[in-house]
Amino acid sequence: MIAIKNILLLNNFEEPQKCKKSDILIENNLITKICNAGDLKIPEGATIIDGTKKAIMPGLINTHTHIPMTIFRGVADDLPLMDWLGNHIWPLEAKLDEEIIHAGTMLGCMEMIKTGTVAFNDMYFFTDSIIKAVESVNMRCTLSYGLIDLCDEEKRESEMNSQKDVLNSLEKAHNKNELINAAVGPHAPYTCSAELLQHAHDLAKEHNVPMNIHMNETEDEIKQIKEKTGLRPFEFLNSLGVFDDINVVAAHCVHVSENEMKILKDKNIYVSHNPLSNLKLGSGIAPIPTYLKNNINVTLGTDGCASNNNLNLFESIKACATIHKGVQQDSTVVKVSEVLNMATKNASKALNYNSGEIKEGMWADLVILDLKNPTLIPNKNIVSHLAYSFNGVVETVIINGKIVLEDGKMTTMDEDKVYEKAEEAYLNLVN
Ligand SMILES: C[C@H]1O[C@@H](n2cnc3c(N)ncnc32)[C@H](O)[C@@H]1O
Ligand SMILES: [Zn+2]
Repeated sequence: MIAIKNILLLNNFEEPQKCKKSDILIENNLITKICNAGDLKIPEGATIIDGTKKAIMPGLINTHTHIPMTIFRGVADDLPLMDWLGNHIWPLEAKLDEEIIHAGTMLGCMEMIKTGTVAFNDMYFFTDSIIKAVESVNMRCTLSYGLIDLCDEEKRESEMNSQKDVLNSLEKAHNKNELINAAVGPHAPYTCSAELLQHAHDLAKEHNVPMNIHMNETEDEIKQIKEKTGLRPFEFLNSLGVFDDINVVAAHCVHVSENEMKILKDKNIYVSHNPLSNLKLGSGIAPIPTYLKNNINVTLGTDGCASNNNLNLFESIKACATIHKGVQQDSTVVKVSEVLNMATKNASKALNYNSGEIKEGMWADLVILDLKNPTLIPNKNIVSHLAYSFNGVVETVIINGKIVLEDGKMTTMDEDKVYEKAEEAYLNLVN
């Protein structure tokens, strides 16, 4: 049990003036009581957190990551997507092993938690090793294995087998630990055959899990699909039934035609907007204001650390809240509340979570900020600061009712050991 006393509750991004000092009770993994500051009867045995000069917000949810890629930080800068992937990232990924993956995941989880992220939606390889790390950290995640067959029949067969094993592992892990969730992750239309895409869809439907896929990141890949199929990527996948009756989280969606926009809307597809990765790889800028106007669900992601190069979602929040104003030459588009909802409430919906807001009955996935932080002063318009000024350094993080970061220190890992293992993993990767 955790009782948080006298804390500024940031639970209303639309009407920040209504955010007020409150007491909160957490029992097991849930928020069970929220009341006016001073009104909570503290149960015996509760851990008490004094919230004076502090604020509490829903933990952020990062909807597009390749978490073990923290080890790739800085290895291949300033290249376009296809060159970056084909000539730099994939050759290095051929050298991955369980230890590198574990080390990268631990470092990634630490970075996310220290910058206010409580959950992430990932696509990568060596899923068992990721599960092991995430379980030890006590972080929430949705994990998918990145399916790639490059239209090779033999490879397809082996990918389908791997996928079966990974889903089994994930379902076993979920039964043991509810923080671990499964998804299927066909990498992209340009790396997967139609058969593999359909197979992934059928599995997602059968197992009732989301699909995680890269869509329309660059003009190049769209041209490639158009030449091959006569259709644009969303049109092609829609014709295969890939979006039917499942939750799809489509990363990037930078270049989308009007007809594709209609598919996004009709199929209720969740966009994971990764503004910093799209800028760094020179891919372009997604038409977020148009998505919002069309009531398309937008969420936020960082992408992996080889294309961002960090996992601080507050940076993506600021990028999202500013870039589109510049592009449109209209400072009224993408409002503070809209961008904060992308990183919390919308993401929770995309991943079928019970979080993203601070309400009784919801998961206790919460972040506490020390208001004595230069980027949060004056302490008046904190909700605005979350979008525009906060440096992302948070004080305390609670995930599923458990304190994982306390006064800036991880409670579930030895930080120095994580740094050491990450350095070792880097050397093993590049040498
Ligand atoms: C799961 C697979 O996705 C790759 N990957 C990482 N970042 C991107 C991106 N922006 N676009 C496409 N693929 C990416 C990883 O390097 C891995 O090969
Ligand atoms: Zn990606």
